[in-house]
Amino acid sequence: MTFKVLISDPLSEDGIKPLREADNIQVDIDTGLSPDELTEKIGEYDALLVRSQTKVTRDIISQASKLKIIGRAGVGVDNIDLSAATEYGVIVVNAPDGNTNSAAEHTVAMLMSLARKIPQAFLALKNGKWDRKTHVGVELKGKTLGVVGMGRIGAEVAARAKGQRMNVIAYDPFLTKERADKLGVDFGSVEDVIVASDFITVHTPLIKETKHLINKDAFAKMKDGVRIINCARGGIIDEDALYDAIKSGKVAGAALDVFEEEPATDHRLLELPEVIATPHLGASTVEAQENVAIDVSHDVVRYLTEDVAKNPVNLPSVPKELMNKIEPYFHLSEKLGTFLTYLIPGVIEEINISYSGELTELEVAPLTRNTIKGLLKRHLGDHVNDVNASYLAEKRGIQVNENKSSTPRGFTNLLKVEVKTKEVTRSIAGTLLNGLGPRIVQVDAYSVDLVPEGDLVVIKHNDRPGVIGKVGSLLAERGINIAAMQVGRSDVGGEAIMILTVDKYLEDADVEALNEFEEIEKLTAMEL
Ligand SMILES: NC(=O)c1ccc[n+]([C@@H]2O[C@H](COP(=O)([O-])OP(=O)(O)OC[C@H]3O[C@@H](n4cnc5c(N)ncnc54)[C@H](O)[C@@H]3O)[C@@H](O)[C@H]2O)c1
Ligand SMILES: O=C(O)[C@H](O)COP(=O)(O)O
Repeated sequence: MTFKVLISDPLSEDGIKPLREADNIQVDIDTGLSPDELTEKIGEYDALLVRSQTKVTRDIISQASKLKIIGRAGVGVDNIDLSAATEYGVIVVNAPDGNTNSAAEHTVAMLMSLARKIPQAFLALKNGKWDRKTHVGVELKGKTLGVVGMGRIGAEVAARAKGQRMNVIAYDPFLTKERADKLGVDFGSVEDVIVASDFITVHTPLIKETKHLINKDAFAKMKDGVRIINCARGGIIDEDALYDAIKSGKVAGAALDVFEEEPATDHRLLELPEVIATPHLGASTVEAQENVAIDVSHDVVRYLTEDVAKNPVNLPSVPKELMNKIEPYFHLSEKLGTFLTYLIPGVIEEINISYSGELTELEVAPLTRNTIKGLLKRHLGDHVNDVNASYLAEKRGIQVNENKSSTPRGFTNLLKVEVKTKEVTRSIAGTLLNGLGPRIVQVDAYSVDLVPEGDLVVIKHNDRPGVIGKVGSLLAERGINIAAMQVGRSDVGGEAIMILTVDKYLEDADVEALNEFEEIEKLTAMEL
């Protein structure tokens, strides 16, 4: 099978080598597509690779019937509709580390250019003006830099600012005193930062909480003559409020690499002499572009061929060590879910998944997602996957509970799934037998030993002599071979269960014929 990958923004040719070198991947590069053109084209592709230009909207994702993965060669994913991607089962991966250094260096370049008015002086000189009066700057040494957002880039900028003998004060919801001490920075609230700083640089993602984080009220609290830098995302700073604050003289200057609307060629902020700007160049170095393209290309290859990704954005990442431990349970967890779908009539209201034995020592969320996938896929179709399984369950109002409990005797690990509808509660449990693989060991109250594979027939019947023989003979008459048989009963002459593994899926006519036997209470044919 060949996977088709579309690259719709300019990426480093060296960086996409992992895609070019993969045997089963065809790479198409088509940059500058309009939204309509991309919507029309996307249906052919298994993967889409973008930077920040391509807006991957819900409309586009909804037309992407084959799309499995969107790779963002960079950090910010605000150009991708993550909810839509999750809903449609499309994993989004980014390259969080590859451009940190370049973005931090660009921020420092902007900080120094802003302080010394280098772009303004250069422009004047280009226009033939030798003007040494207008372009008097300020020193950085001894000034305070406020860093809002001390993640990868914020922390790198802070370290470099200290090299310029600046004091640094930072705010980040995850910045602890210990980490601040280690980084050699002061820390406080956003307000503390904006009140204390001579220069303020923002390094948060653009999310609901950070939209217009630096607004009119914030500018009012700042020092007179403060200077602002935004090399993160347009929209973190309210551009109208910034314009007014510059016009009023509150803000002495601003250095902007990013804008609320890009491209921003015709922006009133660009008319102000106090504003210097670059066209979103923070990550535009040979090194960063190669790094991010390599990282994201590797993830696309990995996901398309092995179903694992290192940097997922809309799915928690599973460390390799954990993956190695839980991978053998994947087959079992999905099959337990699928098995149960055949047993339950009506609408699932609650799913209880309990893990025992060695499973209690592991992070089992990936197995829970996989079990839910097994429970939903038969009815909702193949688009159900690990990315959207939990979302789809939640959307249907299904309550999912995960718990860990002590192991029943005889099993080193046990995974039990119980499903409740308004009418019934059914359960099933399975284990991974050392060297023998997955086994179903319990169906409701009955102990069994069953390989969760192939065509099965589950028969609830009354425990009377001859039933097993009758079923066996009827199937033999119809040319259906029984490969394995499990029987269990509550008590002698009471309710009993028979599970057959057969070589051929039972047709409706076979089921009807078996149902003629009065001892049979319920018969379910299933395909695992
Ligand atoms: N200009 C460019 O070309 C360029 C290049 C790379 C990254 N970026 C942008 O830079 C930003 C930071 O990237 P990063 O790699 O450092 O990300 P990161 O995830 O490592 O850091 C972001 C930090 O922001 C913090 N944060 C979240 N909400 C906050 C809030 N309300 N107040 C303060 N801090 C908050 C987070 O806790 C996190 O520590 C992103 O917006 C990214 O898209 C821009
Ligand atoms: O979030 C990022 O990684 C940067 O904004 C880089 O964006 P770009 O890939 O469009 O340069």
